Amino acid sequence: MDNIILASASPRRKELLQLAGVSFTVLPATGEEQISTDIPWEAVEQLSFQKAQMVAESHFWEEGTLVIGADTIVVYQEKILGKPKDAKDAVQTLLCLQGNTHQVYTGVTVFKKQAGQWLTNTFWECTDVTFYPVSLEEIQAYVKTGEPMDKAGSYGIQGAFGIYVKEIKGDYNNVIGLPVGRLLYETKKMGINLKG
Ligand SMILES: Cc1cn([C@H]2C[C@H](O)[C@@H](COP(=O)(O)OP(=O)(O)OP(=O)(O)O)O2)c(=O)[nH]c1=O
Repeated sequence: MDNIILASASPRRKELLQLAGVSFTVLPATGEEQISTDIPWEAVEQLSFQKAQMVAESHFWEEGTLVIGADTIVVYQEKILGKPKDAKDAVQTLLCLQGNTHQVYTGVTVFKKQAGQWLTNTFWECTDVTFYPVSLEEIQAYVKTGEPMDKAGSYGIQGAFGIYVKEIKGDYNNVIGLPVGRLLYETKKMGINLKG
């Protein structure tokens, strides 16, 4: 594949795709996405679809072009948690998540230009993450670093909050924002070799 576009501003998604040995260009979606559901897997599918669609349809791409969009949310007791509004919100969120198990959903959509049309494939992955109990002081100190502010659920498992993880069930890369293994598998099924 010679024209792969990652429709994301997330440095983590870029790193994960690079690690997988894929050559691509980054072109983040700029518009606002909207969801019409509170079912987590449907929400991330819709959001990832809209991100990929915005980039795919804003250009007249050549045949064979592939656009990848993704979206990550955290779900605790069936409530969808996105990025925190402010530091206070981040502290509140982490107080809920500590000592408990929550789900991280990432939806991914692939758009491929083929025979003049856009073919699409959307899928999602869910990972269960359990934290040890974490004190208010530890949470406040973490939030002060600023790390939670651009992350769903107000933490980065790959960052300083990772030390509180007791158990993880599912794909770790899915928590960071891109289930690369699943992406390679799904594109293979579409007859595409992302690394080729
Ligand atoms: C739970 C968790 C989320 N995150 C990140 C992944 C995503 O970047 C972010 C969720 O926000 P998203 O809206 O999914 O993505 P984004 O705004 O960063 O980038 P774009 O929309 O342009 O693709 O939270 C981590 O990095 N580590 C974690 O442990």
